[in-house]
Amino acid sequence: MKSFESLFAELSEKALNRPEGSGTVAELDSGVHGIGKKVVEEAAEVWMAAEYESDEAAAEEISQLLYHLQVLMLAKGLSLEDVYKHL
Ligand SMILES: N=c1c2ncn([C@@H]3O[C@H](COP(=O)(O)OP(=O)(O)OP(=O)(O)O)[C@@H](O)[C@H]3O)c2ncn1[C@@H]1O[C@H](COP(=O)(O)O)[C@@H](O)[C@H]1O
Repeated sequence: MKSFESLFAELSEKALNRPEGSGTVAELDSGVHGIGKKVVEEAAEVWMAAEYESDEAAAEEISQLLYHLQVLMLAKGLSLEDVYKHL
């Protein structure tokens, strides 16, 4: 099972090597503006799922929000430590 850290390592490698067919590479190419829109969209889906859907659906939406936040971190050049120091 992936963790936040292992997903970030995987996405960092994708950003570096840009494999063909990677959704992460395509999303990175949409820039901070495009990624930001995905973050907002997923955040809304998290809210709706948490309020009206199953726990499983909410957990899935939360995982997608975490993914898009990580893509935004990569687009900005932010490390895990940059974020963790504020926790
Ligand atoms: N964890 C994720 C992940 N979570 C969400 N997503 C993307 O976010 C989208 C969210 O799904 P939704 O159904 O909410 O969105 P949608 O509006 O239907 O989708 P779009 O039309 O916007 O693509 C998915 O379609 C994926 O494109 C993810 N894409 C990739 N990963 C993981 O990231 C890693 C690298 O993936 P690639 O870069 O594609 O190889 C792999 O381990 C993947 O499992």
